[in-house]
Amino acid sequence: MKNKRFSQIDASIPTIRRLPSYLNVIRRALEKDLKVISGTVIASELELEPIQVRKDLAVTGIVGKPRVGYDVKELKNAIESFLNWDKKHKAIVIGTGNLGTALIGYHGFKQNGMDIIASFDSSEDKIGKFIINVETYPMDKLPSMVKDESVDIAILTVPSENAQEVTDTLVNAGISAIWNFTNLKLKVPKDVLVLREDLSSSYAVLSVCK
Ligand SMILES: NC(=O)c1ccc[n+]([C@@H]2O[C@H](COP(=O)([O-])OP(=O)(O)OC[C@H]3O[C@@H](n4cnc5c(N)ncnc54)[C@H](O)[C@@H]3O)[C@@H](O)[C@H]2O)c1
Repeated sequence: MKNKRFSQIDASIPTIRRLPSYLNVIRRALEKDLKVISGTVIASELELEPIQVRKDLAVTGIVGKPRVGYDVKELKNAIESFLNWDKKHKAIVIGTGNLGTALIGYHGFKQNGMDIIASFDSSEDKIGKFIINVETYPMDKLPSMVKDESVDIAILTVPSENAQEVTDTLVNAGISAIWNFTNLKLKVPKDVLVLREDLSSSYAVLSVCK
């Protein structure tokens, strides 16, 4: 995986976050054998402003034809290429509890290039077990797996109190990107990218706005 820092990318994070929803609309259009799709149609499906959609799609380098729209296949390829989802990203999951197991079971990641090749846990009961086709290994196997397999992304789903010690192990093994599902702010060197994920922030919006 290219490890560009945010400042080096010619797109805002909100734009990058919206691109997967555009891709879903476009993949559905392809399934229906549509050849072209307009920014307005994408916008209305996602309840966004057409100008926003066109600005977002412009970061992928694709140009739509006025009053016609975008070639659906080209648009799909342009978004996948921009997101680097046309390449394989090797990932590992650390902590095969409720959340780790659910993430391993989600097929959508594979469709978008992420290949979860192994999982790790400190609990003896979990070692050697398979979740779908992903084997759980003991933690002492983690450094060699990261190095030998050139793992791109570590998905961190251990209890928060263990998150920093596991992160230190990952950093020492040479990982460059951590998807942190714990609620701990991890301390990492500058060249390691950490993205924190929190389902509670969506729930908070639901709770306030329902
Ligand atoms: N970001 C979110 O929206 C979100 C949602 C749910 C859970 N979480 C967080 O995800 C984490 C996991 O939640 P869960 O419900 O799956 O917990 P869980 O208890 O079901 O699973 C945790 C797993 O981590 C393993 N583990 C513990 N210490 C370890 C260590 N030092 N090294 C390796 N493995 C270790 C345990 O054996 C267990 O299998 C928690 O930090 C939780 O707060 C975040």
